[in-house]
Amino acid sequence: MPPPPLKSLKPEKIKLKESFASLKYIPRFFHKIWEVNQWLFLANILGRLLAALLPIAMLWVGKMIIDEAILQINAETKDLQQLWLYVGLEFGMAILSDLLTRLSSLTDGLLGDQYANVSSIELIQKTSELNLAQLEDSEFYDKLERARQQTTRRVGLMSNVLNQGQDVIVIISLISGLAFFEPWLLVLLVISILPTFVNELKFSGTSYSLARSWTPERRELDYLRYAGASDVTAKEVKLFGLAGYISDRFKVLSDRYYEANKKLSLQRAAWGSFFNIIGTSAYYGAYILILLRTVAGILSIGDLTFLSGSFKGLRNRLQGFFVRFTQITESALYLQDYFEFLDLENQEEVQSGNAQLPEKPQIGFEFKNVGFKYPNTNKWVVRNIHFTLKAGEKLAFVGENGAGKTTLIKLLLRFYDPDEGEILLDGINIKNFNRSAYQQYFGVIFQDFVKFELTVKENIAVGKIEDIENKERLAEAAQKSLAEQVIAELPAGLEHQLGRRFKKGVDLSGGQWQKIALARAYMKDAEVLILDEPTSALDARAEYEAFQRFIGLTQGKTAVIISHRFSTVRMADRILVLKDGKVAEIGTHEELMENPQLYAELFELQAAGYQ
Ligand SMILES: Nc1ncnc2c1ncn2[C@@H]1O[C@H](COP(=O)(O)OP(=O)(O)OP(=O)(O)O)[C@@H](O)[C@H]1O
Repeated sequence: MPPPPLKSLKPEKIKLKESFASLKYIPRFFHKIWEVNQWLFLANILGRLLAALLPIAMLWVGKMIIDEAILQINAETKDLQQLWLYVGLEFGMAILSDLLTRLSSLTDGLLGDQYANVSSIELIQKTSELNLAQLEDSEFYDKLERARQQTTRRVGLMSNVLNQGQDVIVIISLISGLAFFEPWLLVLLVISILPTFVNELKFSGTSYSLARSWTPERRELDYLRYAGASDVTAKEVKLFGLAGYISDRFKVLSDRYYEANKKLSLQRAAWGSFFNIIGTSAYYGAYILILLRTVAGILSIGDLTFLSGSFKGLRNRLQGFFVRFTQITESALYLQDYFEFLDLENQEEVQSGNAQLPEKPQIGFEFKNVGFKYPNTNKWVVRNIHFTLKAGEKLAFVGENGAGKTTLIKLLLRFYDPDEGEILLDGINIKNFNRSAYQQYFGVIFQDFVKFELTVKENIAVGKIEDIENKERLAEAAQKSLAEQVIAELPAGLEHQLGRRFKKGVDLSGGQWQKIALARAYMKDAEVLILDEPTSALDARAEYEAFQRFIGLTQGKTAVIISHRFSTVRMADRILVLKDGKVAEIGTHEELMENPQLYAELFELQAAGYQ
């Protein structure tokens, strides 16, 4: 089957003004680098300052050597002392120049590494501050993607800006030399570098805009690479013979990106060559001028080498300056993505109140006429929801797939706020509490809990990471959740690495993983426990045992359990039946069985399956 058609991929053009505006982020960027390591940064700047003065000094000493050599050729009694002094000076400067170049690349590298680490940590922290609605938004996701992917580019930007600063000093010093000897050369210099400037200006921002408008597709390419070549997908890719389908889809997309990029690179190269010819002609014009002046005896041979060296050096550096300037504006656009990401409003804080959170629920939770649509969708996923979750009660949610069970949990946890109605805790709208303090109230195991490729210990401790070294607590949690037996079978016990990505890592079965995940809920002495299908992969005996324990161990605690197994559900105090986003029934198992509606029907259906 051919891959599905792709949407139009014409890049949105970034205006010149926009790319210059992004330069305003550079001071903030350097402020961060300064904070990362002030000594390294100072060493880098001082080294560069010194290095910037060397080119003109070396050209000058070179001129002195030639003039002195010519003087000595014509002298009757030779005195070479001055000559050797100049040669020694140049030798010293050559060594110093090399050392300084190494110093700046060393400090650039070290600073870059440190900055990359710090900015990755910033990214992780910022992501954790954002709310779920922001994280699930695809536009936001693209921003995050751009911010994440550009770490190395940001490091390159640092070197580029520093090199640029260094070159500005070199350029000023060389220009002063030219102006002193032959001001006309400056006019020729402008003619020789103007074409490069025009060329760079023309293409500035284009490759960024291409990359930017391609972010969703690059995300898809990454995903296809993952889907086609990963241990997680390998079983199904092989069995269903999907490799061809995935690689075809990858090829279509990547070829298009290649073509778009190629076109741009070709245009850039063609125009670049054309403008370069103009520039080179101006350079030779300048050379001829210097030669004519030398032949006429106005300039010495030493002046000739000094001026032609200065002119050539200036032209190269000015060209480099413009090319680098384009690169800097391009990278600064990525920097803008990064800082815009860091500056995203922290909705968690904005939407937090400061009402006093009760130590534990006294009355309980109440959903009052709650209605909710996921962001950027028009469908009411749940609506007109009324029910109470009494303090100390175990309430089970049942309902068919997609009925809205997990959504109610997300609303209860304040991952999202309802679009209609309100949720109260002891009579207070939960919006009035500090959101993160409120969320700390809960111990939750989601249906799609994360299987961290870390040690068993870490996988359990994530329930309360502060207690990671509290062996007793870990052991107790493992015992309560039945994970104890799983751990006993692993050679390194709690320290055993899980997942196959790392050395000696083992993968667990679905049920074994669930036992580990369940232990997370016991790590925390949470006031409210929420288990969203935490036992679906357990065998019947283990599930029964796990729930018996759960009910016994959480006496007096408030809990919500989602399960499709009615043998488990009936252990709850009350059962809430959801149908198409509405509460269809609520009551005890006995009450619901007496009233032959959806619950009784589903219960009988499942019971019949076991007969
Ligand atoms: N992040 C989301 N964005 C948009 N729609 C969503 C999102 N999450 C869930 N939905 C939709 O909301 C509806 C209810 O989903 P929910 O996960 O609450 O159902 P559920 O009752 O827990 O189902 P299941 O038993 O299959 O776990 C579904 O139609 C689903 O497609």
